[in-house]
Amino acid sequence: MNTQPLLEVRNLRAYIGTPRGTVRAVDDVSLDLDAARALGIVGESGSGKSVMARAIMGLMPPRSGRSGAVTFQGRDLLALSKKEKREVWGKQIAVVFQDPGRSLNPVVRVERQLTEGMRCHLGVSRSEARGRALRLLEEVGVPDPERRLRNYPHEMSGGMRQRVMIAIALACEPDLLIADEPTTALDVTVQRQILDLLRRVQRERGMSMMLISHDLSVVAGRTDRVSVMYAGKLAEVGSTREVFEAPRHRYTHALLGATPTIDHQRHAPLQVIGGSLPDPTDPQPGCRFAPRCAHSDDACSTTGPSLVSVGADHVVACLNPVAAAAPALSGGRSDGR
Ligand SMILES: Nc1ncnc2c1ncn2[C@@H]1O[C@H](COP(=O)(O)OP(=O)(O)OP(=O)(O)O)[C@@H](O)[C@H]1O
Repeated sequence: MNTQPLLEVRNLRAYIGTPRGTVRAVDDVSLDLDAARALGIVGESGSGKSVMARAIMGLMPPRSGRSGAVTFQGRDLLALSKKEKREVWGKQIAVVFQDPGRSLNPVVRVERQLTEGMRCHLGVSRSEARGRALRLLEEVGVPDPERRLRNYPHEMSGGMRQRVMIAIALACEPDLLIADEPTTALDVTVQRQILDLLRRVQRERGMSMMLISHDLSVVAGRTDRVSVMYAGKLAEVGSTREVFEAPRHRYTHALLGATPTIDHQRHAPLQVIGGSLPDPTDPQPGCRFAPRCAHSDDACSTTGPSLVSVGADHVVACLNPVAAAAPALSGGRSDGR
């Protein structure tokens, strides 16, 4: 049996040059994503989730640098030729971004946007591509797909446009879908529908998915594993159920306490995580969460914690972790500091 993960990220660093200094957006991150599994990436805004996804994709901003290894199905993604990139991206790996308004071409009808990739990557005829497009729109819950194929993006609601984006992403039957805040621009009910749709399709197709969100409730119940990022580093990684039910990192604990819609704590008072992310151009030694952590001690300010195993599929980078069975109700500072 092949036990190699579908996607392997090793010691990924992504630094961006700015007038203020070098932003260490991603600082030595390693993670695995297995075939047919969904991995959530969570963390506050600015913790490095999007830059990490973009570094994996090779989409780095100007004046930036990247190091480490990213392997997909055994191939080094960071060393692909232009031709290989075209084969991998869009076909084997597809991406859904936050804003379908910007990702869709406003002057091209849905039919062409949906069939172009299939014709190019799968080599199917125009009529075969059209038939597939209709089935895809049905699969993602777009009513009256015949009519939708003739639409321009502005003729559809935001939710419909995002469904079309997902259909486009799925068109070439990718092995991996990367969804970066795929529903942030949508209202809450539509958000839930689209997220549930992504999880359903991921399972039905046996596809892998990386679901990125600042909102823990987005990945809860929709991913098998979760990686919690803080200030460019991984704080905690494990099975989603275990991390959410028994978080061990003080940051995860605090983040859960600050998240309103996780079922098991719906009635608990919300906790604010006081303070803000550290300056990404000037990381201090020690744990990057220490200045905001109510449980930090001198060692936390001097020693950068490594990820250590605390369960069968659960690692945590915290010198004073939450006790194994503590409920996830509070953590971090709530006094505004
Ligand atoms: N193009 C850029 N130029 C300079 N700095 C950037 C750029 N893109 C991101 N950064 C910085 O990199 C760090 C990580 O940003 P990133 O967008 O990855 O965070 P995030 O966790 O995805 O946040 P969000 O949830 O808001 O998307 C932040 O300090 C951000 O300001």
